[in-house]
Amino acid sequence: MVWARYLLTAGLQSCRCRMRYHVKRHYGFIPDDVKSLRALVNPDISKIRNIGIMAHIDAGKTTTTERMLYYSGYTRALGDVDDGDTVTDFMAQERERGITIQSAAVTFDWRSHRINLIDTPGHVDFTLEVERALRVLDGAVAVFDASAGVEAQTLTVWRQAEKHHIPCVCFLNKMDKPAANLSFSIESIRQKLKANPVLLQIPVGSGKNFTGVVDLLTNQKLIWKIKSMGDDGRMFESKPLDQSDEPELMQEVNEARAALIEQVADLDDEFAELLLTDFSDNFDAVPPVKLQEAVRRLTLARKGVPVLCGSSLRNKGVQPLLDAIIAYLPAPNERHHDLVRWYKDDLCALAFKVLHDKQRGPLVFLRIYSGTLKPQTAVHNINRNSIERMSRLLVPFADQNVEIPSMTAGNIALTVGLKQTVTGDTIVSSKASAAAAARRAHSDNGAGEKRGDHATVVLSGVEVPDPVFFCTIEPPTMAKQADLENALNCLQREDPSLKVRVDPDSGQTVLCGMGELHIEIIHDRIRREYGIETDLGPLQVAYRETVLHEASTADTLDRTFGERRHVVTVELGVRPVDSASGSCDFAFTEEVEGKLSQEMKDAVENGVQSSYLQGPLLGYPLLGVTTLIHSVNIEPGTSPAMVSACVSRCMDKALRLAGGQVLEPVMSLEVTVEEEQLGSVLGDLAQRRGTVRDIQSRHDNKVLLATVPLAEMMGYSTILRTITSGNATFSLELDTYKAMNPQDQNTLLKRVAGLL
Ligand SMILES: Nc1nc2c(ncn2[C@@H]2O[C@H](COP(=O)(O)OP(=O)(O)OP(=O)(O)O)[C@@H](O)[C@H]2O)c(=O)[nH]1
Repeated sequence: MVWARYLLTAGLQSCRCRMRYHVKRHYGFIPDDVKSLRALVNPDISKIRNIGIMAHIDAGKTTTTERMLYYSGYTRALGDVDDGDTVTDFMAQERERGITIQSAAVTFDWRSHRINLIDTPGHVDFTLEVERALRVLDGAVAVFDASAGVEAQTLTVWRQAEKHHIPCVCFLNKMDKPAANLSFSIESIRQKLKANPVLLQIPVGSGKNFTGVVDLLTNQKLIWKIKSMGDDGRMFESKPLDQSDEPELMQEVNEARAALIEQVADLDDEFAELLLTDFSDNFDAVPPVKLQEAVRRLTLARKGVPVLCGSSLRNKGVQPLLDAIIAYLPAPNERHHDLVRWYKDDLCALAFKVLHDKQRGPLVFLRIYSGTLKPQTAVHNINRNSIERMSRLLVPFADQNVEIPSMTAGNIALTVGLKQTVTGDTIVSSKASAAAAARRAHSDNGAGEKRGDHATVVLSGVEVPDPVFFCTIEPPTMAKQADLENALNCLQREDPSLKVRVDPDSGQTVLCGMGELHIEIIHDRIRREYGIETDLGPLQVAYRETVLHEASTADTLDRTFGERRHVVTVELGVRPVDSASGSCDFAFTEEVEGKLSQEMKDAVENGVQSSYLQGPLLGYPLLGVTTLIHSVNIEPGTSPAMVSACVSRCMDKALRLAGGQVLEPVMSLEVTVEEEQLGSVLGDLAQRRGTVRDIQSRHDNKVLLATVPLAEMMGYSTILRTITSGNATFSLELDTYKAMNPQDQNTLLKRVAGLL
């Protein structure tokens, strides 16, 4: 239901959205609001926490972040997603739609620790944003709706966190909801995430009467006595559990504490030894600090995940969550970032996000792994092989930033002046320091291995998946074309999953994106941020093409331009290879390889690659084709451009002879639905050429795993909402490209030709 409502929200139709249009507050943030400028100077690395908050849509990430900022003293008023005035959701669409689109980095302090927090979006269209954020984090807080437990998107994000070995703390939010269920949520963490939940708190009261928690480490009862609607929860009572407390609660706490001690002893040998040697008479007497240290070790080793509970909206339980971030999640120097040791004290940083600011130009978020970053200095971008000058250095505070004189390893900084850097680039102090790091890497890896090269000293970038949807975009008048191009250039640097190309036949600009919502948001941003009203063509599926048979052919190009005659003859063959592997390749016969100069080999390759970009059937890029160049005869005076042109023409001929086949993107679909509605979901799927892979049970729900062609999935969220009364959630990701059957392919070809 949450999922469906979210997508509805994207269509600007929900009441939440409508409400947002009426909110007109000023969100200015002046440095005065910062608790203390002293807090901005570089903290000790052991006191830094680079943390992400991840969750399913609507679990309460943004509300929780706002509470954290408020309790840490960095904001003076509580932001509310339902009123559209949160600090982290600063982009206009986010305020109106109530969703988090871009990861905004926020820096604040809590109990003398620096927390750099990155709010990550939950929608599958923005997976790349999540991935980018995760790579620069040292720890994460997973927020759950305690009435829903683990939901579809949490699973995806959790898997991503696992991939990057990120220690996590779980926060069961929304404990004030009547349906909130602690044991169900814990069980779903165990079952669905295959994680080992370590329960650290017991809720006091339930539903509307949820008033606080008992901390199982200290046996302290933390109670928020909210007296009025406007009570901000800043003050809460903390006292030890005693005989005046309800016997049921006492018993529940005693049992849970004993279970916790047992669980931790099972997972941590050091703690088990301590218990058996010093506390064998009474395990319960173990000091809280020892228990806390053991839980920290478990968390860092990812043997267990601490679980806390609360209600961010009702201002309960957020301060203990902040304490847990400091207590259990790692400092940057407790994580192993492999490449960084080769840089020693030299600067090494990763650009993980680019934003465009009208006044200041590109703003680049950097995670500093080693060394110190200073403004007004030149830095070397290894990926672009360029020197760039950084003019200013800022601490990021959502859309407001505070200037600082330097920043050290472990921190997240925002820089002004890096004009060429794009997401995923590695920034170091100079070319010489990159070379020194390469030498260290080389000697570390032994002389036999050729490892001390460019690849070794570059922090690995974010993999950008292939866009699956595209549509044309047109400015209102030709006079606005240049403005549109500029807007699209800026947006592409910010968002590597957005691709823009020009259709060679129609000359139209084409947007390629990750999903319907992705393209809609881009469209909206062009209107709002760049003031250009554009028209989008219908959303289309990004097909691919391949060939059916082997075919060989030859071609000769003979042209005279001015005084110069260009003559070239090419003979080549194409054949299909396993298209599942995706890429297309090419090779020369040994004879041609030995005969051609490097310049002419490059020219031949250009010709082949340009043909791979446009298949003969519908002009989609090719997959699964290999080309062998049998012979190339070039007369003296012929230019490389003419060689490329001849190869390209010959390739087109060969590809046509080899017979074209359209490949369509097939998605893997996961739908979580109540058992009674499974039948209607299956029925609908059958009409969409879907193939069911498995149906699993998860508690009272059924989880349907299927593959389905993307072309059949347009507007699926609305249909699913209708047939399940909003009770289903789904996730969709690219599985593979599959050959269309002749009948479907014919229908597609006719439709494209305008015959249907
Ligand atoms: N009952 C209850 N509602 C909550 C609580 N926390 C958040 N909400 C509500 O849940 C909805 C979603 O909250 P958000 O904070 O926007 O959730 P999010 O996870 O940031 O959502 P996205 O940014 O869209 O991914 C809002 O209507 C909140 O008011 C809570 O503790 N209890």
